[in-house]
Amino acid sequence: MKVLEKAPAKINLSLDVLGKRDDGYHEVRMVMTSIDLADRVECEDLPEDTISIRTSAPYVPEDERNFAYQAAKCIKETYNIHRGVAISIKKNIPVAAGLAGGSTDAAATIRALNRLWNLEMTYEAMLDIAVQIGSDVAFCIKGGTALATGRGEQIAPLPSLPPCWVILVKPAVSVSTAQIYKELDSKSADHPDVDEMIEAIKREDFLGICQLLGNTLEAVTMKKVADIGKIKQHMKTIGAEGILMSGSGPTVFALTQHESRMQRLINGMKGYCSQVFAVRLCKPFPLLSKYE
Ligand SMILES: C[C@](O)(CO)[C@H](O)COP(=O)(O)OP(=O)(O)OC[C@H]1O[C@@H](n2ccc(N)nc2=O)[C@H](O)[C@@H]1O
Ligand SMILES: Nc1ncnc2c1ncn2[C@@H]1O[C@H](COP(=O)(O)OP(=O)(O)OP(=O)(O)O)[C@@H](O)[C@H]1O
Repeated sequence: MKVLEKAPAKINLSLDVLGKRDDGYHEVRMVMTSIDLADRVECEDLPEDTISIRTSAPYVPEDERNFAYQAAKCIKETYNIHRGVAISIKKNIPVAAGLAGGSTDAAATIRALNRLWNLEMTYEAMLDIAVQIGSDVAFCIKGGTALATGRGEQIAPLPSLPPCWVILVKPAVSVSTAQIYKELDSKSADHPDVDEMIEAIKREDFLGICQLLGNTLEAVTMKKVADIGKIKQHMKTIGAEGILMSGSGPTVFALTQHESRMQRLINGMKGYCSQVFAVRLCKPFPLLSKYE
């Protein structure tokens, strides 16, 4: 048997870093939302008790370093499963881009194996696996719009954003999330108003959401990748209601509700960068109503 799961990317609308914790991670408060730029994860039964990984993109590991492999291994061990699986990942999300590409593949693998192996996992059981793989994996289990706290693994759902276009521009460099957190001095950094962002989302106030976009990590990555500042400036000149770097970067996104602006942004930015996308938002997965 074979099951297919869509694996959407995320953007961070508000990302505040409160400080460093004793376990080496940083305490965060962030509002995230899923976007319709997605990988496709296919899981198929194998006759022998092994995990195999194939991806469509170069430079993505096809062994135990792949987050989808780690999710499958963790499920096999937790549920004492002696079956094999072939995982095939069609990558559409740019790699090491601040869009949670690897994390969403791991989350999709958890949802897929739950179906393939009839595990009847609750949402909480999926989160227990997710937190062992990475901080962003928990959000990606359900997706939609949510507040993430702790190291990013504590998820509280929020209402969907008003409909809009998300235009993404990925500079031709990749950054290491660990390195960006390491270089951050959270005391002297800018801190966005996460609570006001939540209120704007609840009011369905699109322009308020755009004005409140903020990311504590942006200044750190911007110092290393000069293109980010140039892309932001160029997008501003073309015109968008809101512009921000996602996660640890270097992808920059713009939000607009006007189709004409979306078209102008795509055309203008394509002359500037090779990886440009315009996508809609993605609704949360309707998870597990059968078991909860
Ligand atoms: C930047 C974000 O993408 C925003 O959503 C996340 O905070 C990062 O989430 P992630 O990529 O899933 O991160 P993980 O794989 O858990 O951690 C990678 C590395 O980033 C650093 N890290 C990550 C999350 C966090 N709250 N504090 C950290 O300091 C740690 O050095 C960690 O070793
Ligand atoms: N399925 C996967 N897809 C992409 N990268 C993966 C995957 N599994 C492991 N990796 C590794 O993870 C690294 C980070 O890639 P990823 O695309 O997840 O970064 P990111 O979008 O910046 O993550 P985040 O936004 O969660 O910080 C890559 O360099 C790659 O070696």
